Amino acid sequence: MKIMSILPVTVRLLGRERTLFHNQFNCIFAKMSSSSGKRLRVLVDMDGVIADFEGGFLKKFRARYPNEPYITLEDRRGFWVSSQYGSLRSDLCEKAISIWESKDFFIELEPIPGGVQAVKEMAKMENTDVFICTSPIKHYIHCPYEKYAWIDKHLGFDFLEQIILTRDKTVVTGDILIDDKPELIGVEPNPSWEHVLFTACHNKHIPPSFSRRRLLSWADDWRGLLESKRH
Ligand SMILES: Cc1cn([C@H]2C[C@H](O)[C@@H](COP(=O)(O)O)O2)c(=O)[nH]c1=O
Ligand SMILES: [Mg+2]
Repeated sequence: MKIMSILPVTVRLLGRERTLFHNQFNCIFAKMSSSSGKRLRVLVDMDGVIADFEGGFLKKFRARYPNEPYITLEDRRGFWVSSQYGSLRSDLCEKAISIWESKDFFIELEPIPGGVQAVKEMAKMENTDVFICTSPIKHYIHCPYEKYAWIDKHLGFDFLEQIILTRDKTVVTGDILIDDKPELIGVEPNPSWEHVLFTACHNKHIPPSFSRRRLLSWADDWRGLLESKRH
């Protein structure tokens, strides 16, 4: 329920009558719904979940270093591209990093099939708040700006309200975090969200686990996943 009127509303709060303007009312009402568990807060990772980091990396690495060896997406193992390239040959680690530190790397990433549509759809669902929760690289000259620009380009200007840039996702509260990184660690040992592992080329070999659910792609049943969190 949202109050759109500009007229003040009188409510009984903590045993006292108070007159609230519509924006104060909506703010308090949103907090009440959230604490009573009615609203679902979905955190969606960006790289590897809605933006194709791996595909974009490989294309640009091969274009910039045509004579260097590379790792096909089929052969990718482990979250860190830089580590796998470094173990192929030590200087390739720096060369890999140079790709995502370059201007236009993040803004030119292709959307992962179905991701943008799914996020738009879940944002329209009743009692659902969706945030894009993404970690910027520390070489900050292009990346944070381009992440904002990517969201504006693919999800629209209003979605800029929904961005959370953090290198520690454990401190963010939510019901569910859809993320391709197998290990999400940070200062909070018990994050509030359930981590649902989004399948990517680097994690598809990890055996299934009873304790962690997976979303195989955006063609998988993400609606059912959200519903399962509402009960
Ligand atoms: C593979 C890989 C990634 N990164 C950076 C690139 C992104 O900014 C983050 C991943 O963000 P997410 O929110 O966890 O999707 O990590 C990197 O620095 N080195 C790598 O090898
Ligand atoms: Mg990711």
